[in-house]
Amino acid sequence: MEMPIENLWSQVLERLQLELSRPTFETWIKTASAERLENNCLVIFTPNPFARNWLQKYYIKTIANVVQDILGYPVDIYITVNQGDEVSDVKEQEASWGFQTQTSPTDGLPQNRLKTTELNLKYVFSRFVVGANNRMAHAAALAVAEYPGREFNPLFLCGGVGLGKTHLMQAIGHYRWEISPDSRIFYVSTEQFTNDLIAAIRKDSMQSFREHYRAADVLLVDDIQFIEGKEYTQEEFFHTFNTLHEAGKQVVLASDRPPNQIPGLQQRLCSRFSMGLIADIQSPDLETRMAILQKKAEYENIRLPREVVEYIAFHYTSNIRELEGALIRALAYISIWGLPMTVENIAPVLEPPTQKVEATPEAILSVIVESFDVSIEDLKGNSRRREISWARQIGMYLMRQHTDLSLPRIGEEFGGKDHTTVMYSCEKITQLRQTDQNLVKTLRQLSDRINMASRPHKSS
Ligand SMILES: Nc1ncnc2c1ncn2[C@@H]1O[C@H](COP(=O)(O)OP(=O)(O)OP(=O)(O)O)[C@@H](O)[C@H]1O
Repeated sequence: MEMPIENLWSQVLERLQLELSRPTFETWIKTASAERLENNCLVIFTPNPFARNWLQKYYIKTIANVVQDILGYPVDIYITVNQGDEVSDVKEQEASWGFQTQTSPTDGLPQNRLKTTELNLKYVFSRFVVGANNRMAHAAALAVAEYPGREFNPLFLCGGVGLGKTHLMQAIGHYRWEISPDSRIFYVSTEQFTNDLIAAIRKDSMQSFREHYRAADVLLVDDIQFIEGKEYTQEEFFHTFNTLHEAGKQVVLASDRPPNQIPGLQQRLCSRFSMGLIADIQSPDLETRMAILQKKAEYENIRLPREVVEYIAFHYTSNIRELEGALIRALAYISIWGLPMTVENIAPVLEPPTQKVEATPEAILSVIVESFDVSIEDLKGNSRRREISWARQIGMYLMRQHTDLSLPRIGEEFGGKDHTTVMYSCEKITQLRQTDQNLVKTLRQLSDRINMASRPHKSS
């Protein structure tokens, strides 16, 4: 006989109360209710769309596991908003959950800015891997999330592209929301702030603009370096900043460089941006990159062999967005072709992100000569000795990669070879590099050397 739904749900609540933190349980689970269990599907009602999204993103698996434990068989979980509620109630709730809806003054501000604070649900602390490169920024972000408006105000996160500034910044927002669901967390790019300002000026609604931004409990502003040279935005941001700071509200800023290196930043803003804590994020080391890949894979429920993790982490060094992109490309490739996850199988789609530097034929030839223990005469001559023709083929391939020379012109550089010979060489190396990991490494090293050899040449 089927267990009554009330019994089932109260057992689920009992179990989840033990498993989850109190704020999580109180905020997301206790407010939900089980509606019915039919055809092996448990329907759960939430009071508003945001609670539904949140449960779906973060807790559906946990709920499913607990229900399976209790019932002894797996069930699907279907989470939906309680339609019995009046629409206006939902809207009120949305507003009270920190989502800025129709209740704020909207004149002159683009509507979508006020609908939600648009935090990415993946950018939470639990998904952030801490390494030597970001330890301080992470600790500061956590401190700010726990005690906003206290010590580190503003928190200024800076670091190169794709190193986790936005992730940490938004993690602060999520954390605050979980602890205090009615906080007003505003996440905005500097560009959006400027656009809102321009719209407000155009519609003569500066008052609404100011009230909106100055009502934040936590203001998260991304890419603040783009404020450079925008005098009016700087002026307005200065007053927003002061109002929030004086009221003990937290401001977090992210930038690709520290305040004193943002050209055209007013001195008074520069000193305010520096008066809290400037925490920088460096490029991650190999271990951290591997840990990031492993964590991503765990979330996707994928087992990655260690060699694969090492291989990707070794080749993608300075930008975590690119590292993640490489993993996604590899996963897509092996799943499309139904291949096992091995280094050989993913190598073809993981062309390392080399910055192409236009190189001269001479630079390429001299790198080949140094690296393969052959002479320039060997490369230009007709010897068919294996080592020489191998060096020649690699040289032709690299010349095709690093220059815009046509096939016949490359042939000329190699002592007047026919263009079909060049074409054959390029195709052969392209084929081989799809399965030969050592060759991929060798080509990368040679490319690096060619780049190095070409840079001084270019600037002279
Ligand atoms: N330490 C980390 N652990 C896990 N994921 C990370 C980490 N650092 C960055 N990422 C991931 O890398 C990607 C890029 O991060 P993010 O967008 O935060 O970078 P950013 O520094 O803001 O870049 P940009 O300068 O381009 O704005 C995101 O998907 C993020 O989740």
